[in-house]
Amino acid sequence: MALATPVAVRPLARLEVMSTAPPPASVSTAKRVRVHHLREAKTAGRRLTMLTAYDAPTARIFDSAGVDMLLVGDSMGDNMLGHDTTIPTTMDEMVPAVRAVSRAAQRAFVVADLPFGSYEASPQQAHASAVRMLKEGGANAVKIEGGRRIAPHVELLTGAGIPVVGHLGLTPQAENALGGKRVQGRGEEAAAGLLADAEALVAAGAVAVVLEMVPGPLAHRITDALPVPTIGIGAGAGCDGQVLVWLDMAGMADWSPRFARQFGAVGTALAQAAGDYVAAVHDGSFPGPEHTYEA
Ligand SMILES: Nc1nc(=O)c2c([nH]1)NC[C@@H]1CN(c3ccc(C(=O)N[C@@H](CCC(=O)O)C(=O)O)cc3)CN21
Ligand SMILES: CC(C)C(=O)C(=O)O
Ligand SMILES: [Mg+2]
Repeated sequence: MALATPVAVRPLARLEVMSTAPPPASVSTAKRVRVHHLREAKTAGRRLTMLTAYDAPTARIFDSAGVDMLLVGDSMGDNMLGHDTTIPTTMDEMVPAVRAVSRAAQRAFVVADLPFGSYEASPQQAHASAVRMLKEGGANAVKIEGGRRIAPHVELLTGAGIPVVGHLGLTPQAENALGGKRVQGRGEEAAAGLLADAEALVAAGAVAVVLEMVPGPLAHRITDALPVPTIGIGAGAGCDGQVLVWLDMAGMADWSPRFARQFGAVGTALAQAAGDYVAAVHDGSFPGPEHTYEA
């Protein structure tokens, strides 16, 4: 019996790797924001918006609200799956979430994060993972963390027809190497390094670059230097767009970083609704006659 677990896990994992199910016919990408719209927005000075989404109902709401880009972030690991960080998030967890968001997105550009361990080893590994995100997940682009070191990966994906969004500054998958979740690019040497990273990503074909926890003036400087949009999170108002984890934006997270603003109190509203439901069942007021079928 002790052997049962590994034996049961292996065939399942193999099946999932081999699955190349196409997105269902109900996904229409005809009205979606496209890569050239991102560059046009920058040129026109129109600020871009991005929110994370990990499922169809939230993706539908954000899409209808006019959010330009939906990011199926590896932050699903710490925000939805109960982990402490993004590091445990797997491809097999990401792909169904990307499919769900993609089914719901009418207009928004869908970006799928490549999780830790799914791309770093080689451009070929990045390609295999990115293909799953587009082919099975229906994503429009993938996002990968890192600078000059992953420029060859970005170049291969771009050449294969896979738009890539870069991610610089605090790259949470590297928190063990960075020594924590802290501001990146302070000091002239670090700032020059980040700028060189951003330029290398763009030269390799990146269609946009996320800047996370970078000092405002540096994010502004990088934004001015790049022909493609920067999307800031904790990087100030000098970026071309902004991204937040939706639970932070909506007041649904149990903790949020300092750079986030709560635009709603969804957690409080949900707790209230659940409490009202429990009370109504206990006191017999739910279900009422209108919720009950006749004989
Ligand atoms: N809910 C949520 N929001 C996010 O913005 C987010 C995630 N999850 N998960 C993935 C990454 C991780 N991020 C994080 C996580 C922690 C800090 C943090 O500890 N910030 C502290 C200290 C900052 C400092 O050292 O200066 C803060 O108070 O903001 C910041 C960004 C950003 N991303
Ligand atoms: C915080 C954003 C940029 C992200 O990478 C994620 O949500 O995973
Ligand atoms: Mg991420």
